[in-house]
Amino acid sequence: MTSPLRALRLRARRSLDPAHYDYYAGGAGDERALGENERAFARLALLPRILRGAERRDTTVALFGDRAAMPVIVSPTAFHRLAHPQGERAVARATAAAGTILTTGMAATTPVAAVVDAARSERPDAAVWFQLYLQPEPEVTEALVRRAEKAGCSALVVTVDSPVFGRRERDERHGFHDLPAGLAAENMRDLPGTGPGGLRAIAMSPASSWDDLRRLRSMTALPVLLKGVLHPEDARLAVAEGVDGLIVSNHGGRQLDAAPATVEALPRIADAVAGRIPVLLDGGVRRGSDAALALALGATAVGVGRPVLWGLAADGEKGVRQVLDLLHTEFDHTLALCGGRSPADLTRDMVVTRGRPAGTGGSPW
Ligand SMILES: Cc1cc2nc3c(=O)[nH]c(=O)nc-3n(C[C@H](O)[C@H](O)[C@H](O)COP(=O)(O)O)c2cc1C
Ligand SMILES: CCCCC(=O)C(=O)O
Repeated sequence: MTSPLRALRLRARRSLDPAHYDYYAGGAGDERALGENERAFARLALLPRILRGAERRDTTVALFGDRAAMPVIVSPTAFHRLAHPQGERAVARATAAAGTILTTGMAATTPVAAVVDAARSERPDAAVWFQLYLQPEPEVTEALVRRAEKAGCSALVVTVDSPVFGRRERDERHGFHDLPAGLAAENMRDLPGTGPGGLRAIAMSPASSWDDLRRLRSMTALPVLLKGVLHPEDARLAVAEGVDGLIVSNHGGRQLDAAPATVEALPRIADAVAGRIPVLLDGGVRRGSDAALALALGATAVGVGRPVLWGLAADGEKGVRQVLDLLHTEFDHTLALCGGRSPADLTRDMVVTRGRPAGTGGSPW
């Protein structure tokens, strides 16, 4: 059986330049983290509860003052105009129409203001978050923050899993290191001291520290999420620092290939945070039931990266809408089958590991 998402990926593969397909699909090193993200979900199972459901479920979640129609949001992915001429605008409209939150990023091929406009043209209260990497020069970081604020973004997502860029062997093989003529990292234009901007203006900052994060937080009143947290001690530090939310992520297996599957890292992070701030997760979510598993293990919401790119490459705005609607329908269906009325009804006691009898001490949770 071919799942609808897999079918879209195969269509996307046919429509994309092979170097661009491999850039989207690939991961670092042997792609262990990439593969494990999906396989780890497949190793988990849900113990449904009975006789306590509702005629209609409420799948909405609240996140930092925004509401999403489902606990599935769009993770930041670079260069959407490689996939489709409408690029980030198409993703913004589809995400707004699906009622959920888009995270656009500093590596977008459409300026953040245009992305927010596209989302709001579809739904006036659509929420867009902005993802950034801390830049070596604080003035550059600050200029990006101002761009996001001015555009109307409602949260900042600081990606902290990329002190250096991952080693992606597919990109090496294709020699894919820059954007084709006509495309640029539009948010990087005309920033202080970065020259004409574009992709090469995006710097990784191996020496950035909690001090730099404090400085960023002092620049803005927007909620700040850290993306790429895997160690429970970092989760504790982040809460102590006053960070507003965490995203458990291994960057879709594109950074540290030795990183664990995100859903396996999640329970310890959730325990460390103990409900004090929302914990999100991304990596390997391909079904509504994957979202349900992550919620049961302590996530407030999950993000999807590649599924959105496959929808975009296969069928533009319509393809992205199809992906998000499918995940919504599947999540609602899973919730109904588990006897849940709302996402809060998915709890850790409902998660077991396949291949081991439940209740025999076999579950790591
Ligand atoms: C092609 C591609 C580009 C990405 N670009 C970014 C980025 O610019 N910033 C970032 O924080 N994460 C980036 N990510 C990581 C995603 O935000 C997310 O963590 C990951 O894709 C989730 O895994 P999934 O693709 O299995 O859903 C990118 C991922 C992909 C596949
Ligand atoms: C400098 C572009 C960053 C894109 C990215 O994060 C990725 O390809 O995973």
